[in-house]
Amino acid sequence: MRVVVNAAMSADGKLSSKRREQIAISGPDDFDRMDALRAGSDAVMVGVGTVLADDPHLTLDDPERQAARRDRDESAHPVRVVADSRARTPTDARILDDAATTYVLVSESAPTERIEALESSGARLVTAGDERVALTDALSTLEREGFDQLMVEGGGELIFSLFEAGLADELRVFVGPKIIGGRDAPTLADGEGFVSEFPELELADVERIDDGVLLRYSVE
Ligand SMILES: NC(=O)c1ccc[n+]([C@@H]2O[C@H](COP(=O)([O-])OP(=O)(O)OC[C@H]3O[C@@H](n4cnc5c(N)ncnc54)[C@H](O)[C@@H]3O)[C@@H](O)[C@H]2O)c1
Ligand SMILES: Nc1nc(=O)c(N)c(NC[C@H](O)[C@H](O)[C@H](O)COP(=O)(O)O)[nH]1
Repeated sequence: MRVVVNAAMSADGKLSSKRREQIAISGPDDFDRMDALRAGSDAVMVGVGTVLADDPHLTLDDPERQAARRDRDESAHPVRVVADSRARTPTDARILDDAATTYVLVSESAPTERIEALESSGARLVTAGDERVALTDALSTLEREGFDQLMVEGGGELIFSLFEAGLADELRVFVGPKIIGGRDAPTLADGEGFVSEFPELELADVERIDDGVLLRYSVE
């Protein structure tokens, strides 16, 4: 399964502000590019930090892209996936509505009543790992479901873990013309940070979009 990480960061590398509120870094053309990338993916994943901060819907905006998927005998929207070790996704989160199928990846540490609540809300639960979601195992389960391309939209904790586990194949990052600042504001890759054996990227393409730049890297 190909894992494509896509995010938008400010010129100083932040995904949002220290308040962890959603900030529009992309312009209209980059949001449209993101919609197209969703449309070409079997599943779109975020971490529960992003669900709690942004309440994203993760569906396709463009009706023509939905129709094109239906013409290919696919669901109108890709499957939605949340990495959520302790099953904290609220049952009224937009990601759990019936617009698309949603998988919630949890760990053994998730409370039973939270798992039952999410199942009652229609989510498909995948359990992998003791305290945290074991991403290698959980993504293998998704691959066995027949998913060929997984798009990951963030946030910084999840993106770091995917690089740490060697699971990311490609990184697409839009760099927008803003400075956000703040030592506690989320960055593209947070987590514990690497001190050696830094993942190496190969720059595949550079494109000017809106008032910013899209960088496409493959992961070596
Ligand atoms: N600009 C962008 O492109 C963009 C995209 C997404 C999110 N964001 C922003 O990022 C912030 C949220 O990011 P975040 O880093 O706080 O949260 P996150 O979305 O990365 O979620 C982190 C959570 O995922 C869960 N998780 C389960 N298994 C995990 C694992 N193996 N490794 C890591 N996490 C695992 C944990 O519960 C963890 O707390 C928000 O402010 C949001 O607005 C911005
Ligand atoms: N590409 C991109 N540019 C941005 O400027 C920005 N803030 C995000 N943020 C990604 C995050 O995951 C958002 O929560 C979803 O983009 C919301 O998705 P919906 O529209 O609700 O489907 N992503």
